[in-house]
Amino acid sequence: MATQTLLRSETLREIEKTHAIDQPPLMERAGNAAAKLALKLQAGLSGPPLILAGPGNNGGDALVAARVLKACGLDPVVVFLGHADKLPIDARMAWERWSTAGNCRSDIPARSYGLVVDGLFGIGLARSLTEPWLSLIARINAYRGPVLAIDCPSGLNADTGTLNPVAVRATHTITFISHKPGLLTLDGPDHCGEVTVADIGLADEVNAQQTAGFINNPALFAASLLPRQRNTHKGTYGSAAIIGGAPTMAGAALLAGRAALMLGAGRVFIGMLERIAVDHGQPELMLKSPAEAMTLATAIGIGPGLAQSDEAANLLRRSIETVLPLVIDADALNLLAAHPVLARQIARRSAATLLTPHPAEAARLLGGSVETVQADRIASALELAQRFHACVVLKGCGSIIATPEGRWFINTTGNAGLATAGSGDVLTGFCVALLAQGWTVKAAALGATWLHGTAADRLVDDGEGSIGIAAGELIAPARRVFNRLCVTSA
Ligand SMILES: NC(=O)C1=CN([C@@H]2O[C@H](COP(=O)(O)OP(=O)(O)OC[C@H]3O[C@@H](n4cnc5c(N)ncnc54)[C@H](O)[C@@H]3O)[C@@H](O)[C@H]2O)[C@@H](O)CC1
Ligand SMILES: [K+]
Repeated sequence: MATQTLLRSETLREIEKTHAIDQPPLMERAGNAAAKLALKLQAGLSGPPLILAGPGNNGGDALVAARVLKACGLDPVVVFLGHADKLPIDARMAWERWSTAGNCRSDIPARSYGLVVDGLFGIGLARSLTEPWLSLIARINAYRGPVLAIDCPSGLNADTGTLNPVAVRATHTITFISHKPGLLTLDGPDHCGEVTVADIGLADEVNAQQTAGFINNPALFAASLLPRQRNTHKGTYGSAAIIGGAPTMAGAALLAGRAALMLGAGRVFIGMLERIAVDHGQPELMLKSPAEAMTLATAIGIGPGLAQSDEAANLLRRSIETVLPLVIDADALNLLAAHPVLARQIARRSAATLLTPHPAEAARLLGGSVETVQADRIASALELAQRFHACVVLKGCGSIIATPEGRWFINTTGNAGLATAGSGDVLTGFCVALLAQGWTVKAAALGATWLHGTAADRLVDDGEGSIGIAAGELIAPARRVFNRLCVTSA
């Protein structure tokens, strides 16, 4: 599977500048690519395409597309909502050329349409939308037919996935030069529909970018996907310890333990704060005291059901002091936020650390609000990674994986079925299992997140979600996909 590059608008602008005098102009290429997809989507629909062109270059793309559609025999209705004399130069040219082929309206004529093309705003959206844009977007969103967004749905921030304050809900998006992070995280996926990337001839330029992020996929952790050798034993695959399970929260630790077991850790110890003897549903799990579990481990996950007692804080300190790969989740993250001394210790660890916060936990760690974290999930994840010198999985729609070296990835597997209690505990178990098997922390974060999401997608494919997925159900499909990956990548 090819790894897809993600660029933020600052970098896209630089690329656009470098290619400003290319022939054919980038806007012609973009408009032609949009028209080609629009032709496909319009096929068989009654009513002409409706093309909405805004005041900048995104509107220019739409006007080029309108001209191409007209040349292909369609009769698009074009609504232009800008001032021709204020258009940037390429868009002005597109407006002039369209004006020789057809006319522009300033409001949407009442009639029925086929495809609606959203060319109002792209990466130049600079501030919160007001009227008349809000009403216009509401009208587009009330439309029941296909909607093609040019570059990104208008109102969506293509860098962050935030809404300003609303956005077009497209059924399809064609995005130019490279894929963009805001289309894949937070509110992006709910607004973009099916995304097509048109590189408009700039693929080499995209591949050369140093600041790029990537869409997570198995190619990124392929080196760790190894079929098992026959002459091995349970010690070969490491010993995972899950530390957590305070009174009334035993289930969280057991879920993480089951996930670690089924993703291949050779032995799984659960260091339970609530002393229970056995997991009757999974007797392979070895229930120990937290201290014993830590001593026996080659990789530790701390947090599921840990609570925030003094004992929990003490266990967190001891796990930080080990020289073992360590996953920190849930209440262990809240303890870190509450104990700056522990937080400072993390950054000094010699072994790898992986933090798996959801946005509220990330906000506590950064000393800010959930809104600030979500306003730029990539920046938040990178800041955490740098501050703690740890790998980070910032969970949520389009989980962000960030490394202390400043690399970032967006996970695109998974669905709303993951929004259920225990889902994070299962992810922690997956991470610890891969670390116990010797994966690097970056590979473990990428692999575990990808498998966790893919498991949820498999359940949806089988009609078992996205509504009502129980976290424990993620484990079996993840194991199936993992085994297949390890065999096929051999
Ligand atoms: N520059 C280039 O070389 C290329 C640009 N392309 C297209 O150009 C787009 C970017 O173009 P622009 O930079 O002109 O940006 P946009 O067309 O996205 O929007 C900029 C315009 O919207 C106005 N605006 C911004 N926020 C607003 C708000 N909240 N309320 C009302 N008006 C607002 C600005 O004043 C400006 O007139 C890309 O998304 C892509 O579609 C493509 O054609 C590829 C090449
Ligand atoms: K748009």
